[in-house]
Amino acid sequence: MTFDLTASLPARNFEMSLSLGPSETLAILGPNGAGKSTLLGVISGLLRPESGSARLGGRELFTLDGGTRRWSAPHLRGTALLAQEALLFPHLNVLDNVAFGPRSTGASRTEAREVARHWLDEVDALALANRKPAQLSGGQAQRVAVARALAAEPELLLLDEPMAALDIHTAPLLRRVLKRVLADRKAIIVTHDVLDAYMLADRVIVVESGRIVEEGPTRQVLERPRSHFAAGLAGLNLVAGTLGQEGITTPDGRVFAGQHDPDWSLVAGQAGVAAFPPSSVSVFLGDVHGSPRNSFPVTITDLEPHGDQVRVRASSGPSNTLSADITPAASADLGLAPGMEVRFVVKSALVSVYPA
Ligand SMILES: Nc1ncnc2c1ncn2[C@@H]1O[C@H](COP(=O)(O)OP(=O)(O)OP(=O)(O)O)[C@@H](O)[C@H]1O
Repeated sequence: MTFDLTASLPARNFEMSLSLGPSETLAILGPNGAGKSTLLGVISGLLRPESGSARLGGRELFTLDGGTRRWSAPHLRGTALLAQEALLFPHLNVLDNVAFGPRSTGASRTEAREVARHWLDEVDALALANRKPAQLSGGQAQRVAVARALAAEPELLLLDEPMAALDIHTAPLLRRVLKRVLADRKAIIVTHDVLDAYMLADRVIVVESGRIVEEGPTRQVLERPRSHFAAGLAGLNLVAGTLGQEGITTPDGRVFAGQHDPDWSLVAGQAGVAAFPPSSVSVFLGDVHGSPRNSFPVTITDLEPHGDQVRVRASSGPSNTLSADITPAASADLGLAPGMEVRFVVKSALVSVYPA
């Protein structure tokens, strides 16, 4: 049972194709306005793309190609969408909120409540069965919303930042519940949180400007990011260029030495990236001309506390921001301030180089 989608919606500059295997959970990451909610809207049937097609197992969700215009209504798709807010029916108690789906597909009241109890138990919320939604905390309401979504037995569960409205103490419990219930089902989760991706997703897709810019197994994308967005999430600096024996050569001719897998055979001239943590970068004042290895002239854009360090953010070109973590004492000694031109020097032992 797989899920396949191709859809284009030019009014939102949206064009994506993706597939999902049985029991696979996919995380969608990307900046604001990248098209993540649009994707969920298209799959769930709330938004109609201009062209494309989608199938979920044996079911056709839509076919909008050439003269063929077939569109199936949201409630016939076998998908369930879980939003940031739980959106429970305020006048029904928790049990009947969850029983609503089975009831509307023909189950008797007793059967529907039985199903509801089962799913409430699955999300550790059976004890809340008689409460009204107004008597639930945000995290409890979200768990009930998960039970309600699952009670409809969707083939594909869609989650739009389910943890976004929860505080940091409540999110871990919902995350554990989701880990359990997503383990053997197909799901797509939109998130801004690397932890969600690590814990819940088998695979990650990074979207920017309505397009997929990077995809792969979660660990690979977050540990060896190829897009600036994924690198930012993973807390790594990223420099793009072409691969050579020593490392990366940037478009402006700087050589950036680093480590690469010994078993990887180099194709010179191939596009590649160098990734390195802010802790591997030192900051120096002075001559920003000349170009010794792994040394970048940069302009500081901002300074902020980061744990017990100071994070120095700087631009090294029109669209590349790099970060260095240094001690507060070093920052004070150097007299760092936004607008200053300094040199970032990176230890090559801590730079990973790999194909883009
Ligand atoms: N109701 C709407 N009408 C027209 N355009 C919209 C509408 N909602 C979103 N858009 C546009 O569609 C594009 C994709 O937006 P979308 O909401 O899917 O992004 P997103 O990745 O979910 O962002 P966020 O992380 O902020 O929720 C953006 O350019 C946005 O401005």
